[in-house]
Amino acid sequence: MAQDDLKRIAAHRAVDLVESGMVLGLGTGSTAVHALDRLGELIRRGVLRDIVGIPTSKKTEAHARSVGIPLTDLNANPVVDLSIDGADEVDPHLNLVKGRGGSLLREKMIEGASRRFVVIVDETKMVNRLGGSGLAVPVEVIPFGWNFTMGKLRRLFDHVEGFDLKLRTEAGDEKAPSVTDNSNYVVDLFFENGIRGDLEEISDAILKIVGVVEHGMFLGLATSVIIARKDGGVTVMKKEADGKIMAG
Ligand SMILES: O=C(CO)[C@H](O)[C@H](O)COP(=O)(O)O
Repeated sequence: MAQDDLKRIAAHRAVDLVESGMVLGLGTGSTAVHALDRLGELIRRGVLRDIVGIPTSKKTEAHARSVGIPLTDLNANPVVDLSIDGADEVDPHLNLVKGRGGSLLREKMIEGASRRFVVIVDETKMVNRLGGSGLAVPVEVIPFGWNFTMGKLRRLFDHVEGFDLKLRTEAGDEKAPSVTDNSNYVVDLFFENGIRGDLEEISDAILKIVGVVEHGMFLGLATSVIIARKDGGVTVMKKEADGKIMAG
């Protein structure tokens, strides 16, 4: 099965959890788009009523509008019933790396404000250790003194074998920094051997650097992960009330 079909399967399964009257966090990326399309379809058919969505990016805002999802924001709705979003990596504890699309800050605000945060992925996103797939762990930084901030990040991980970092630039233009919806830059961190050590401590250390706005490690935020497998089946990993992870 093609990867995009798997993304659609996971997304549709997540939308099955949506009920009329809910405030939804609307994710960003190629998997989340399938959820937006499905939501729009169910709203148009009258199956779902009184839904409002909070988009995690300008791209998602535009797409949600185009498929007819009514929108609101976190100021009007500080508690979100359910967020649905993709991820770049998911570890066995349901910790995530997100932000390949550069929307990590709004995603973390909205998904962190959610009673339930359902992650939708195909099985290629599952890793034993965050950072382990070779993809970047993004860090959003303010443009002022970005190279200074990047130097601080470099020093923080200097001792880590196989570590590297790079300012994210626009595709096809190495000189143009990629700019987020919040007018910030992104520094991509690469951990050849995955991130080793206490993730909460590493998260705190990154966030302590002045100039850093947020990073793409989403620790303890996901309440379930819907994984579409290559064989066409679906595995759901859920965090129980006691914090244990169950798969089924
Ligand atoms: O975090 C994200 C955007 O900031 C995306 O959810 C993540 O990059 C996954 O994207 P895709 O579904 O296209 O693989």
